[in-house]
Amino acid sequence: MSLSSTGAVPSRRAPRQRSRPIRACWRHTLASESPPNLLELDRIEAGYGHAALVLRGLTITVPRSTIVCLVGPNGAGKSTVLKVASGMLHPRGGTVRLDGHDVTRHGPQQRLRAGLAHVLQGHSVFPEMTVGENVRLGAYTVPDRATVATRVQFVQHLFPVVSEQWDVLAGLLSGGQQKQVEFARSLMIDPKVVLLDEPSMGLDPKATATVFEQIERMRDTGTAVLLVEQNARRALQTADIGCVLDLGRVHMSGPAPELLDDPELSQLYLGGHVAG
Ligand SMILES: Nc1ncnc2c1ncn2[C@@H]1O[C@H](COP(=O)(O)OP(=O)(O)OP(=O)(O)O)[C@@H](O)[C@H]1O
Repeated sequence: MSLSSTGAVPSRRAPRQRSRPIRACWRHTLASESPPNLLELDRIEAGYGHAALVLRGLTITVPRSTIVCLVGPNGAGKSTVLKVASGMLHPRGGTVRLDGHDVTRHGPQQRLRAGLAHVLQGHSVFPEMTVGENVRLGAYTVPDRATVATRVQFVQHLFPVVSEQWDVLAGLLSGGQQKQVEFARSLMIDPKVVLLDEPSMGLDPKATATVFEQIERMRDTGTAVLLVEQNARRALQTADIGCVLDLGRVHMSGPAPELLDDPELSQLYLGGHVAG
């Protein structure tokens, strides 16, 4: 598949080596009934207050079981895309669709209930609460105790550190471990889409590697992941599809391995070293 400069993400991704699929029983209906693109941002125009537009007709789609990574220079609008997707910032034009439904005018709470989780930049665990209490907080909108118990088992299986440290105060965990607690908490609503804003920020290389492995595991459960990451080269090594943003538009998109191998893109956006 070749790179696209149209702004639309190609619907199929290049084959990638994946870990063994991890499926939870409640996800079977999701996989069979949902449209292929779980998140669609269609010709989005957005900005802050009365200032000039930051996003200028941006189109991005995130299929099921796919990691889409946004890269680009500082100020290109990457975090703004996540804010529009999560409902924190309402666009001035364009449409946001979640699992085929128009949610453009819905706020963050409505989108959360509809299956969109947003893991924010930095650390958002409650340090004085245990890992288990933090994770269970993610299910506060889920009334059925049996469902919560099933999801707890699922995230404990997916993130071993969460299981091992269940009764430990979250504030005592390392940065990388806390990030995995945040991932586990986000999965407690059984999201269709997870937005990840700079998940490796402040982590050492080993913790970063673990966090990216866990993002792949989330993807392998069927979740659509939209990722913003400063560490563009590392993120593209994990992602299925890359989108290069510049001046509020998708400058180029395509299978992440092809973006990594493109000498011009590498020079402009990835620090000049072509992956070898
Ligand atoms: N809350 C805000 N109020 C006003 N302007 C903002 C706000 N947040 C971001 N901007 C502006 O929007 C533009 C895009 O910012 P954004 O944070 O989306 O870019 P980015 O690509 O994520 O950048 P970086 O890689 O530096 O995080 C910038 O010009 C920024 O100054």
